[in-house]
Amino acid sequence: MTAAPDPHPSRSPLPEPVTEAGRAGLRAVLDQPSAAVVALDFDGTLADIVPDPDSARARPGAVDALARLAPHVRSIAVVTGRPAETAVRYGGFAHVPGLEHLVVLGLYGAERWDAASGELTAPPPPPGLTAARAELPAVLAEHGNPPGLWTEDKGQAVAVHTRRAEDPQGAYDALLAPLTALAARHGLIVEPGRMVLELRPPGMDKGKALTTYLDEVGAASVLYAGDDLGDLAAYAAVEAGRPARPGLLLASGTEVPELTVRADLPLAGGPEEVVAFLSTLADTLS
Ligand SMILES: O=P(O)(O)OC[C@H]1O[C@H](O[C@H]2O[C@H](CO)[C@@H](O)[C@H](O)[C@H]2O)[C@H](O)[C@@H](O)[C@@H]1O
Repeated sequence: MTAAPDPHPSRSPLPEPVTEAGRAGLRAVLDQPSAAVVALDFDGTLADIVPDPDSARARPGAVDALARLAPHVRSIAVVTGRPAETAVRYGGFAHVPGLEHLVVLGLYGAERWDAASGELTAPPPPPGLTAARAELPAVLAEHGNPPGLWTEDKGQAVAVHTRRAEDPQGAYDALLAPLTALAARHGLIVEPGRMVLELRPPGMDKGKALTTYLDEVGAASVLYAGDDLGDLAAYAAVEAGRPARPGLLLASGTEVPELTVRADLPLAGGPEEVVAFLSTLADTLS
């Protein structure tokens, strides 16, 4: 891969985006970093995918790279399907020198945590969730209750994970329709992801959350990195904002082709490569 222009040629170069829009996005970030927002998904982007969702943690070096990057850019945001408080804890994002202004937009933007104040804002749980949660065991039982299923209760949403089932893709495929119907009966939607089907309230997505945040901070450019179907809404928001607000779309890993084909810069190495990219970007801007 050829290198993008680097004001410090002795340092390892940034990889060059494969699209013209992405090259324009990277140029805009490098030319005026103080007006750029760096926004990142958590699981699969800053944290490796692991079988047990409760064991996910930010990759070594991720927080350090973000903390070195933060003083040079307008702001850094983590945009995640996790509850914001969970992402803060698993990411180790609280009380980090350099990350005093970090923002975490949790539950696809329904929640927000600000490092500056330590405050969490969260809406009340959606009305249909209690009934959907109560019906869920019967729906799973009706469809064979595949051994190894794990239900993650996020308070405002419930996620059924199939990664640890004997046949993860088979279990996912078998449950997609019944869980979609269950969600619809209670005014919820199904958010599909990497071996996970999540019942959550409608009305918010990572695209709306990202656009609102970019407008709020007056971002002139944006870098967004994600790995999963839930990140497609953020991709669409960045694409819709171009060329007025140049943007660079990074894809972490290769498990979700819907995302990698739209990326300006596919990072097949997943979170390890994302962290290396962020670290090189921080070096380049220093
Ligand atoms: O928006 P994200 O930050 O990417 O969160 C999406 C979901 O991530 C988590 O599940 C995924 O990661 C797990 C840990 O690596 C993995 O076991 C699972 O298969 C993945 O789907 C999380 O548990 C979900 O709540 C998030 O919605």
